[in-house]
Amino acid sequence: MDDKIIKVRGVTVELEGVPVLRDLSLAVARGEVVAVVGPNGSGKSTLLRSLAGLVPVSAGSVEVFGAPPVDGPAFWRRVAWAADEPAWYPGLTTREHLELMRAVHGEPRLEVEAALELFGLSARADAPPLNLSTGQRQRLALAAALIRPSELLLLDEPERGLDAAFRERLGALLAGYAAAGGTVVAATHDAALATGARQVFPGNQLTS
Ligand SMILES: Nc1ncnc2c1ncn2[C@@H]1O[C@H](COP(=O)(O)OP(=O)(O)OP(=O)(O)O)[C@@H](O)[C@H]1O
Repeated sequence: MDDKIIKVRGVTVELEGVPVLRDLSLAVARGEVVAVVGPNGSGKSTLLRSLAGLVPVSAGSVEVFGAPPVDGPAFWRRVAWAADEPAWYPGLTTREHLELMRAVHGEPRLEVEAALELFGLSARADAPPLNLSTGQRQRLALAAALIRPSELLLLDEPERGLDAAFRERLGALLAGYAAAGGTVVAATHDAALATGARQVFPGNQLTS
């Protein structure tokens, strides 16, 4: 059985006429944690966006779950995404944001109170997200991505704003997600997160 849920073959992506990814190939199996690494501007976010069907490829092909990714509800029901800070609902508390995710997605991976505890947000559960610290807001964004069911987690610099202790916990959370059959692709500058994962360098084509 072919267990590759991501297949990128000879992909070139041009932005404003400039090739950002060149002839990139990558295959990712179910249950893998892949760290997309490299310097600023090397195409990490662009690779993630191409996996989500958010940027067109000018050559080659991308398949996720056996078909080209399409930025639509069927795709996003299977894929959780955490990249730039999301827009928060000003009238809802931190807890209510997680309750919303739980209500709309069904079959949550975590109960809301357990997620608040796991992400270190219990003490601030009644505060609106805009009254949280930067790192607390990033924890909430990650909690929102991880509370809902998904098969693939696409993360762009999930370590952004997190303290050292929580970065370590994040590594364990992602490993747990993969051990339960999920697949993670995370662009990261965090050495520890990358060390625990299979590393892919979009700028150097050192992929498999
Ligand atoms: N919308 C855009 N239009 C044109 N060029 C872009 C656009 N977005 C990104 N780029 C350029 O594409 C290249 C790759 O950007 P990308 O964001 O993928 O890099 P990155 O590896 O994720 O960087 P960082 O580590 O800084 O997040 C950069 O040179 C960037 O300036």
